[in-house]
Amino acid sequence: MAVPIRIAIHGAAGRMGQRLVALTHVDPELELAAALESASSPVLGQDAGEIAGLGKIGVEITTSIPEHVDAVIDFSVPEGAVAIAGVCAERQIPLVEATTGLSDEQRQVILEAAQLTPVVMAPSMSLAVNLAMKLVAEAGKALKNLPGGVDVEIVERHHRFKEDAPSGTALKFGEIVATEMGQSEHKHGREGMTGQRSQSEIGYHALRTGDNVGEHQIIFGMMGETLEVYVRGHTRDSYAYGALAAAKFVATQGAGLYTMKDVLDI
Ligand SMILES: NC(=O)C1=CN([C@@H]2O[C@H](COP(=O)(O)OP(=O)(O)OC[C@H]3O[C@@H](n4cnc5c(N)ncnc54)[C@H](O)[C@@H]3O)[C@@H](O)[C@H]2O)C=CC1
Ligand SMILES: O=C(O)C1=N[C@H](C(=O)O)C[C@H](O)C1
Repeated sequence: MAVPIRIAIHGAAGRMGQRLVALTHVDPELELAAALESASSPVLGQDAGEIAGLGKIGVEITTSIPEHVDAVIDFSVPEGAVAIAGVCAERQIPLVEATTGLSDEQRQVILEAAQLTPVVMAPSMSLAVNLAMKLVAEAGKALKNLPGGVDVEIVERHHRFKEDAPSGTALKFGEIVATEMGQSEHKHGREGMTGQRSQSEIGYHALRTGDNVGEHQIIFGMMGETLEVYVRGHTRDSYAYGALAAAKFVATQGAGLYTMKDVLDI
C-alpha cells in the first residue's frame, strides 16, 4: 500500500477543522500528522479526535508543525493564515489556504509564500461552488452586451458565527462577473433614496441566520426575465472533501499559486 500523505490542520478545533480531522482520520490515503491551534487556544494538549467528536485518535492539539508534513490545510482566521503561510514558505511545505476575510496586505503574504512553496488558495473548496463559478462566467459572457441591460446582484447566506462579510465566495463571484461584464462598482447593501440602479454596479447582500453552512445566489436581472445561479451547501463536508482533494494535489506540485480549478480539473 502507498505511504499516506501526512496532513497538518491549522484551526483544527474550529467548525471546519473538526470535520477535517474526522475525514482525514478515515481516509486511507491520508494521515493526520498534526492538529494545530493558536497559542491561546483553551484546547491545547487535548486529543484532536475528542474535540472532533471521534474519541481519542492519539493526535494532540499543538502549536507547531512536526518534522515531516506533506501539506498544511488552513481554516483559521486571517492572522493565522498569514502566520502559517510564513512557516510554510520558510520550510517549503505545501499549503491549502481556505481562510477568508483577508485584507489586501494579508493576501499579498500568501501570494509571496506561493513563490517559495505550492499553495492552493480558494474562498470555497466546494465542487458545486466551483462549478457554479464556471456557469456564472459563462452567463456573464453571454449577457455582457444585452441591449436592455443586466443587473447583477449577489445574495449570500451563512451561519450567525461567521466573522467576515460578504463571504469570500460572494466576492469571488463578483470578481468573475466584473471580469466578464465590466461593472466598475461593488455596492454592499442598499438603503434610503438610492436613486435608480446603475448597471455599472454589482450589489452584494450578506444574510446571517442560524447554522446555515453557506448559500450563494447570483441573480442576472433583465427586462422580461431573470436568470439565477443558486448553490447551496448541505454540510461542511462539501468544503472539507474539497480541501482534502486540494491537499493531495498540492503535496505533489512545485512552488506556485493554484486554484480549485486546477485541483478539480474543471
Ligand atoms: N474555503 C472554504 O471552502 C471555506 C472557508 N471557510 C473559512 O475558514 C475560516 C474558518 O471557518 P470556521 O471553521 O467556520 O471558523 P471557526 O471559528 O469555527 O474556526 C477557526 C479556528 O481557528 C482557530 N484560530 C484562531 N486564531 C488562530 C491562529 N492565530 N492560529 C491558528 N488557529 C487559530 C480558532 O481557535 C478556531 O478553532 C473562515 O475564514 C471561513 O470563512 C469556511 C468554510 C469553507
Ligand atoms: O465561513 C463559512 O462558513 C464559509 N466561508 C467561506 C466564504 O466566506 O466564502 C466559504 C463557505 O461559503 C463557508
